[in-house]
Amino acid sequence: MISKEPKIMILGAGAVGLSIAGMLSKNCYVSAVCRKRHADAISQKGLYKSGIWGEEIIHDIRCYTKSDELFEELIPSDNKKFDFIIITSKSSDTEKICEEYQNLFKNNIIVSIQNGIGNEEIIEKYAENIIGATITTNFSSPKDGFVKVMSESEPLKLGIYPCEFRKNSHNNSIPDYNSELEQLIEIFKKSGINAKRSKNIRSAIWEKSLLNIAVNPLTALLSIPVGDVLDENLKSLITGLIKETFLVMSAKKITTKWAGPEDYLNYLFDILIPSFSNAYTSMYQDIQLNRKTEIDFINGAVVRFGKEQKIETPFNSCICSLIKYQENKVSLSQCTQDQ
Ligand SMILES: NC(=O)C1=CN([C@@H]2O[C@H](COP(=O)(O)OP(=O)(O)OC[C@H]3O[C@@H](n4cnc5c(N)ncnc54)[C@H](OP(=O)(O)O)[C@@H]3O)[C@@H](O)[C@H]2O)C=CC1
Ligand SMILES: CC(C)(CO)C(=O)C(=O)O
Repeated sequence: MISKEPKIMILGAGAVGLSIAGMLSKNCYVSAVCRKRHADAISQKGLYKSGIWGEEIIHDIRCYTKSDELFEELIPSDNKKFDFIIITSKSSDTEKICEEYQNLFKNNIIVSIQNGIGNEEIIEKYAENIIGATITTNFSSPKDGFVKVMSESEPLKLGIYPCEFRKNSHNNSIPDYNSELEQLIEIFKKSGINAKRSKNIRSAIWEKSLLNIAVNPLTALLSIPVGDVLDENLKSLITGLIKETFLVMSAKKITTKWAGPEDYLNYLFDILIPSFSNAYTSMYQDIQLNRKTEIDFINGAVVRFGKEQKIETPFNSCICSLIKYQENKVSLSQCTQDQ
């Protein structure tokens, strides 16, 4: 049973997590684990939010920066248990976040609002009840305690992971949390976030990843907005990336709503990319800010599964190597500066 004022914890709150925290704070008791730079700015001036989710300053988000602070506050009162714990860190931080906050996970529902393939499999090692999600909206955080929400082309999709008919490791059907999922969707909608249920969230996650596989590394490597990948040379590269991914998905029996790669590519080039023309992807932002990217969970996942299924993935392997080169170049120059 969800409390009257739902209690939501957001773990790894940056551009996406703080934007969601800001929206949910209208109807929920929201806490967020974020970096100190954001926590300090928010406690001093509030969270500044601009863009298509509205322009406002939000004062009622409780920010924490370390697990011990949080646990100290939670210890005496059982009634502070969260209704939902939402992870919005980069995929490369999911394991660390789970390790750090696993004491909160017992009997809780953990929601992953992240890009990439494999987050839910990591969370599964720490929690039983998982809601997967896809978000096709563009976010950035130009300053500490400041978020900007730009183009949005699809509703936030949420579903019981891996799908409605879950089984445990003994192949027994296990109880679902349908009503909690429905309530979470209502909470999002009431807070102004367009959300809907997905009956097969595992497939939906692959469907969303196709966009990230196609545009994230190219926009990051070439320092361009999403719309620029419609250049004919880049379109042929994207065609290679997507065709390989469909072969891998088909070997893994992941079905999508598209008949095949050509069908998806028409949608990508004619509808999806134009709807994000001026956006800068999360991987572009990572490379610009000298951060590690999520390549291992995006194109890297295609390469890994391709190896398992004995399917060649030269386009995805090449793009991974280029991103790794870029990441290493940055960390090498940081080491030289430190010396
Ligand atoms: N930005 C976008 O437009 C979109 C992003 N997504 C996906 O959503 C997810 C989040 O992306 P985004 O919000 O852009 O990423 P951000 O990097 O802006 O946010 C994640 C935040 O979590 C922080 N963090 C990581 N580990 C911890 C920890 N242990 N304790 C406290 N804070 C921590 C990071 O800090 P630090 O950087 O210092 O490690 C960072 O501030 C990703 O999977 C991304 O691909 C999906 C759709 C669109
Ligand atoms: C949808 C898109 C392209 C929005 O920015 C995204 O998922 C990302 O940047 O990682």
